[in-house]
Amino acid sequence: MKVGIVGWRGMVGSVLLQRMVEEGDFNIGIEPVFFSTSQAGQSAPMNAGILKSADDIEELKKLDIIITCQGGDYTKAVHPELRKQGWQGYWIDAASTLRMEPDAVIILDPVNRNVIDAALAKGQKDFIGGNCTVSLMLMALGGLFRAGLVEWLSSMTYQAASGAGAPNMRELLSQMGALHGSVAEHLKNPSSAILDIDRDVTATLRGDTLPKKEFGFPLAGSVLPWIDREVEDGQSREEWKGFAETNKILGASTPIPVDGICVRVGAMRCHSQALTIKLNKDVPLADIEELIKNDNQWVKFVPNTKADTLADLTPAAVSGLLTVPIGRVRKMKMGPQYVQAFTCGDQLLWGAAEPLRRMLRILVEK
Ligand SMILES: NC(=O)C1=CN([C@@H]2O[C@H](COP(=O)(O)OP(=O)(O)OC[C@H]3O[C@@H](n4cnc5c(N)ncnc54)[C@H](OP(=O)(O)O)[C@@H]3O)[C@@H](O)[C@H]2O)C=CC1
Ligand SMILES: N[C@@H](CC(=O)OP(=O)(O)O)C(=O)O
Repeated sequence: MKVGIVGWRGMVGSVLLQRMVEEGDFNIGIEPVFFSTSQAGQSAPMNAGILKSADDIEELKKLDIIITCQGGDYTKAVHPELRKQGWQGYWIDAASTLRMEPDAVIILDPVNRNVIDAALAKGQKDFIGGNCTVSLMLMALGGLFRAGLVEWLSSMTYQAASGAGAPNMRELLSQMGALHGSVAEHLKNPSSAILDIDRDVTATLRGDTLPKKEFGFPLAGSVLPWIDREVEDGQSREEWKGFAETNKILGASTPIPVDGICVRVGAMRCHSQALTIKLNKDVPLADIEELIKNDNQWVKFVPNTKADTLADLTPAAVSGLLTVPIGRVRKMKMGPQYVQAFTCGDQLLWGAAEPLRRMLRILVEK
């Protein structure tokens, strides 16, 4: 099969390539063809010849599968044109553009392989990776959804800078450096007054010298409780995706309410979420834990102790790993049907690249 790879130079695309190499995805009988919007004619990676232009519809039409991490604008420009010209290949995409299209499937095969298989059987061709927060929540809580136990769910998120892009990750670090720099002299003196340090940090946060071109606001030393644009009902688009995408991924005939506030925090590439779950019946805590633990090979149940939580349930512990830990699981004071949990996962892996490479394998090996 000829597989076109677009967007491989970017942050998500680089993680995708790295994972494809690690898993031997280039050795399953595919012929990779690499594309770029800016570097056509230069050498392609993996000794795969010369980069082709990602805007060249004639070249793209020759492919059996296109896998793209190039972004939503690229999808908007190229996908309809290819389909208009009769291209019948499979389109695998990280961007959100096509997710809610009726003919598109949101892919997260450890959770919705049944939905993917049904779509393949019907001849559907567009397979789109889900929103990172939604995918990570479902990887962690798949067991409860699969058992049909979730009446509703509220997710309060702590989302990393990487979700906003590579320049934002750099800016977060620059902001951290600028804040440190603004009080470096004070910090050298162990007897300097903490309120003086705090005053100078606050002045830097509010002043003009802090780098904030990408985020527009300080993230280091602060949090940003709004991600993406405004939609209806006072929700952000990131929050809107929680309900829309969760239910589409699950193929739910009766939609499960999912709502909450999405917040950007100063983590690098791991999104965390505090979850409140209303079960539709009282289930013993031990059974809940078993359902969560046994759902898929990546979920890792973290016992609800301080030591286990702080060792295993943080961005620092999870960054770069496919494991999706979930912990802090306990019944809440609201009643026996209310369960709390906290989960954390690498948003560039299960949140972006991993579902795409696994979809490629499903298509090639089917
Ligand atoms: N960031 C995230 O967390 C997530 C992103 N996505 C989706 O993936 C898309 C891509 O995101 P992301 O990977 O963060 O985007 P990047 O900005 O890192 O990369 C996108 C493209 O920018 C071009 N580019 C220009 N200059 C450079 C450079 N110096 N280094 C690398 N690439 C460069 C490359 O295309 P070319 O070779 O054509 O010049 C590259 O493919 C997003 O738009 C979104 O739709 C989905 C889930 C999560
Ligand atoms: N919006 C996400 C990242 C992302 O790219 O999401 P989506 O794939 O739904 O556009 C974040 O900021 O963390």
